[in-house]
Amino acid sequence: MTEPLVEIQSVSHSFGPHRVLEAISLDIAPASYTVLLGPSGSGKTTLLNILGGFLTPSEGRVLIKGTDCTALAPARRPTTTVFQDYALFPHMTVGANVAFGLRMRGVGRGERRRRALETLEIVGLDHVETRKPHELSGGQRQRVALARALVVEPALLLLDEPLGALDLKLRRQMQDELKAIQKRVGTVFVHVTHDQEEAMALADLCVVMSEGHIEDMGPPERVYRRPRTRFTATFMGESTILPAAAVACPGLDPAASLVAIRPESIGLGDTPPSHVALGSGTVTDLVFQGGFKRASVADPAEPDRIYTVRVPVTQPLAEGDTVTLHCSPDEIIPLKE
Ligand SMILES: Nc1ncnc2c1ncn2[C@@H]1O[C@H](COP(=O)(O)OP(=O)(O)OP(=O)(O)O)[C@@H](O)[C@H]1O
Repeated sequence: MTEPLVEIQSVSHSFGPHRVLEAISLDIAPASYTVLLGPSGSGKTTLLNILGGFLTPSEGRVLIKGTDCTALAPARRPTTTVFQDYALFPHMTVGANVAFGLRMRGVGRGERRRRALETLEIVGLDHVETRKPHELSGGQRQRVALARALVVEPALLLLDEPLGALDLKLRRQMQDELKAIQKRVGTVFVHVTHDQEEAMALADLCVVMSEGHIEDMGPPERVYRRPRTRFTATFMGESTILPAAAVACPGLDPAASLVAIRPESIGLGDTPPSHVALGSGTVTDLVFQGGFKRASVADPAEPDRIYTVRVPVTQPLAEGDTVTLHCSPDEIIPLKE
């Protein structure tokens, strides 16, 4: 395996008596896009601040390119950060904002301008070099903030909810751009979000955090299709959670106490021979979601058991209908509690 660019070794952090990170260990490969995904308060920003040097962890070490950076100040480590509010200087032009970090590093005027323009070109904004931040749209400001962080050629670019201030459509568009820019420059990006769709769209490595620890990590497709814990199965997408004993699934890991089934894995109607029958129930809720409908099906024999099912819009179905449910055994995911 190639040497990791970043090694987070048993990092824990407390604010006073509150332990907010617990023994986080994580390797980040060169040229990769890592997303830290988790609900509010799970410790994502704290971990990002430790990577950026804004916080020194209570325990553990952070190595970047093999060098122990744990106690190094932000300006002394090969990292830059893009904050959610962009933190652009309002009185400076776009060009001056982008060149700022180079000026701080003593780079000469001509070289500064050349590199700032080159980086603005990467983010598609070389035509607004002379504008002030207030003359830009939200998406453009976000890209200027990105250019400002990239211009100093950091080994590691840290992004804290960088798309949080944008509307949904622009957010999705900027995700595509961020991914393309990261591929083009090859810098390691570490991006914090609580938006699971954003994580799936961007990440090479998706790190799911909960209450200060890593619940699960891996390529997003693996984490989505084979979540290891109940938390991940319900936080990253939706799942129906059932006791393992409730499904007669051949070959299921006997150590699993629970199973998860994704909404798109559940079929309605007669059980095909290769599938596992899941029982029957009443449609209690049906929500149109554009390309599909989302049905909730309650099992009258088990009042706590609600199946969430993704149904094609063309399938005739109404609230109050009784349906039988089935699933391929391959789509039944064994979970640790
Ligand atoms: N400076 C601080 N002093 C005390 N407690 C803090 C401080 N910063 C964060 N915390 C606490 O640490 C925990 C983790 O916070 P953190 O901001 O890392 O979570 P997060 O996952 O990034 O959440 P969000 O998505 O809301 O930003 C929370 O309980 C938070 O209240």
